[in-house]
Amino acid sequence: MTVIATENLSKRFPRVTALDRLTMRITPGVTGLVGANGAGKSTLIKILLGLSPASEGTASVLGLDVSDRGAEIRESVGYMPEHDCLPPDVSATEFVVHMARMSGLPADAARERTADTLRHVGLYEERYRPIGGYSTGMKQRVKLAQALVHDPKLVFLDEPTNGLDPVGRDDMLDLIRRVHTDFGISVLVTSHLLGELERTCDHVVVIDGGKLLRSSATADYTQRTATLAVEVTDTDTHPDGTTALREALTAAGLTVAPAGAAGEGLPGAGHVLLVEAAGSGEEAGDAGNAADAVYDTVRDTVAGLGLGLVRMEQRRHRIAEVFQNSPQPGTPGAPDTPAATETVQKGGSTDAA
Ligand SMILES: Nc1ncnc2c1ncn2[C@@H]1O[C@H](COP(=O)(O)OP(=O)(O)OP(=O)(O)O)[C@@H](O)[C@H]1O
Repeated sequence: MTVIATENLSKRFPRVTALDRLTMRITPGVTGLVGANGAGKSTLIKILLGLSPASEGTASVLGLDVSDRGAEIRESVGYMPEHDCLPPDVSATEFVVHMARMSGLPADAARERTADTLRHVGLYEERYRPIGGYSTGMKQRVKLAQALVHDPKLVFLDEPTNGLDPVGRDDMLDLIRRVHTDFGISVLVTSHLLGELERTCDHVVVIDGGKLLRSSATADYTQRTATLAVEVTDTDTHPDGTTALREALTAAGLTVAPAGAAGEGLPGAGHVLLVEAAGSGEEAGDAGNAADAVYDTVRDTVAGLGLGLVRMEQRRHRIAEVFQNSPQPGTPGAPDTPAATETVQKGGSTDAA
């Protein structure tokens, strides 16, 4: 089943081409739309809502053509805009009830759905306070609640983590995941940070300068690598267990490197060694077989040194690495230009910071 489909979709403004022959297909679930500022994400959402006409090409949302079924699309789709657009003098309850009524819900149902939705986004206690006094995180939740209140089949969330601190961002990403798991609502969420979509989305679409760089399942970006991440404890005999293991594994003929920058995202990366499995293969299966002998050597070496083994696991790629290390040949608009590569790296490095 297709939720969103575009075919050669372009949007040209007098001075800039915001979308350039974008062809993609999105299925139910949580989909991330990632690109640097100005990549064309908000423009795409406005076209998909039927609010802005495309210059050429076609698009459909829930099987409805955006060029002439905009009103029907907006009945079934919720939209959380990027920019702050909330009236400061009314409470979350008043505002969300109003939006529910605008979507056609009768008064009683609007009040009931508002209470449920505000509870779901974690704003129940503060629901009668004026929005003007809310924190950024609370305002983002009000925007999310108004997008959900009419029980849509699909929601477009434009940069919902903007302006949030790391904890607020994690909370928002969890909430977004639950919009799909708890209510079965499909989600299209935009971000300029590649990394944050990795654990939230089933599928990630990357655009740059209005062009499609790649559209794949998250699992395809984060395939297992032919590298084992190994972490050990220190002991009285070996106060620096990591160094002792590194020397012993190197002596045993294995290629070992400290995790360093490549270990970003691994808890305790400073103590993690990356051990290459011989005969690396791109396929997870090949890499798995090749790793078996290395697993045995690592296990025996750790046991021989008397160290405790904290972790031994096959590393997975992070989405940002896919773009930094290996342009996808044959991918439409593959990042073979410096500008394209830089844009996606920018997303990755911002996230790492
Ligand atoms: N109404 C408009 N008139 C002229 N140019 C526009 C208009 N709307 C968007 N653009 C341009 O189109 C390009 C894509 O903008 P868009 O807002 O879609 O990007 P984005 O990926 O959503 O970035 P951001 O997160 O910064 O909003 C930008 O160069 C922008 O300046």
